[in-house]
Amino acid sequence: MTMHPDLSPAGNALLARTLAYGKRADVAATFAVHNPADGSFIGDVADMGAPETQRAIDAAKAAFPAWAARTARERADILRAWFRLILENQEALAEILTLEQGKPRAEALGEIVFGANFIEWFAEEGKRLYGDIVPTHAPDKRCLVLKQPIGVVGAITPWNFPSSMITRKVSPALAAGCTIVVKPAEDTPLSAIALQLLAEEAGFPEGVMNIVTAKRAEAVAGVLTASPDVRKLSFTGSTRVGKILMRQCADTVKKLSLELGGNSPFIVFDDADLDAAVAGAMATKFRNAGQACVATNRIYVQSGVRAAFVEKLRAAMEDLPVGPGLEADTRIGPLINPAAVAKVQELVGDALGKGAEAVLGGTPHPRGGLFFAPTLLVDVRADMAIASTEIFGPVAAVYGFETEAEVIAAANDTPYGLAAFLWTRDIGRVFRVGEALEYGMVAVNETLTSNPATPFGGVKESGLGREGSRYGLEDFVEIKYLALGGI
Ligand SMILES: NC(=O)c1ccc[n+]([C@@H]2O[C@H](COP(=O)([O-])OP(=O)(O)OC[C@H]3O[C@@H](n4cnc5c(N)ncnc54)[C@H](O)[C@@H]3O)[C@@H](O)[C@H]2O)c1
Ligand SMILES: O=C[C@H](O)CS(=O)(=O)O
Repeated sequence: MTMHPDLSPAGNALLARTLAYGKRADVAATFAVHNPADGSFIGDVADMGAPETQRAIDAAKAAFPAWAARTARERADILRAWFRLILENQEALAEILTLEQGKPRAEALGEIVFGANFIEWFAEEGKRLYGDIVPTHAPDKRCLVLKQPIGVVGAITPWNFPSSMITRKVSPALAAGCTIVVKPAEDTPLSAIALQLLAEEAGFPEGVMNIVTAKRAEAVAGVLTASPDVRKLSFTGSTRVGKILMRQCADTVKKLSLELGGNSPFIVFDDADLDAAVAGAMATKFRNAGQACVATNRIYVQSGVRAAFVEKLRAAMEDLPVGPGLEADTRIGPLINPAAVAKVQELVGDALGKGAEAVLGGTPHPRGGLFFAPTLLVDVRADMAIASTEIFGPVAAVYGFETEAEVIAAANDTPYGLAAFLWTRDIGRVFRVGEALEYGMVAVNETLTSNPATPFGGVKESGLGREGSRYGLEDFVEIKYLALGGI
């Protein structure tokens, strides 16, 4: 394999191992992976379909009894070995992630470590998967509640966080005693393959974790959703696809975890710390070039501070370096594909056509390709498509408001309910607005630094269940009531 000029020796070494590992002697078909920064070819990976998916399910089913029978500590020891290997290879893993997904290398490194921390946390939490002894209702009876692993889990993950969205599912599943089959996104399979390679090195028994790479998702998903051996489906992706999978899982009544789309409001009141709010807007809007489920999508600024906020935000955005993620000073990488660029351009065009004003940007970046210029729109209104669509691009859209009641109604006027951001120093307002917002997560004067110990997830059409926290572990167990008589 030719050495990639932008990768370190360690990055090239791991990429070579990953590409070799990603080819399967028993799978002739392959599909190509490209670098979104310049469209260049990175390598080929196995293009699997229904037969390989069924083989993966069979392997997971065969491995389940022995894996579930291990003690939580034994499972934790293996998970911790995986955690250590990921950290030892974090720089190389980050380079591979940036190469296939495009985000700035520093963000990719942050994602690798963030994702690894779920493994460490759930390795420990698996030891605290307590059941209950219920006070008996009769002297000769005893009531026990057991928590048992669900069994074989199917997982389907997105391209925007191609490493951490896998570890955020795999680690609680395996800590609980489940086994898993993961289908990563076709744009970013290398991060998944690299994780599997390190899992094997860490001592994962055969069949405990199975990666199925495919150019077309439907064939793999069709087998995962139809199989009676797959007892749970954990999906992270768009609400559109989440609904498809929900329907497909109905025939086998699978447990579901759905981490879906968002339309995050970012609300700034007159009493907010404006500099902190602007820094928060920069962090939540431009991470991964805006390609995050919890990315700020609508910025509501109360009238008394709107002009000052817009000027501060414009100044902060003005010199955001746009370029390939492996270039040291890049802050905004490419979008994932041409369709993403077209969608962002269409949303901006619709807003401008209906009266919004572009204070900054508003067009694809002069670099061309998949780069879009950081854009600041003002005078945005609810009747514009950008208000009801997940932008997934580096576009900050600013709306005005006057009162609490008005902004709560506007913020909630969406089928989504993942994350919301609230900037105020009025403690009464924190509770009035925070409790009224219909979202799974509300960050107050904060940028929602998601972490393994807290529940991540949405309400309404942003999903079902939670990832991270003890709630995330409980999503991988079944409750069994053991009723003992004749005592
Ligand atoms: N809530 C969260 O935690 C979270 C995290 C990351 C991304 N997301 C959401 O994911 C979306 C972006 O990711 P994406 O573009 O990869 O989403 P997507 O729904 O297009 O794809 C997600 C995964 O589903 C697969 N897929 C696509 N069509 C399918 C089908 N018909 N049947 C089965 N599988 C199918 C894809 O191959 C991919 O692996 C955004 O909406 C974003 O908000 C949510
Ligand atoms: O895209 C959605 C991810 O879940 C973002 S985060 O890394 O969990 O904040």
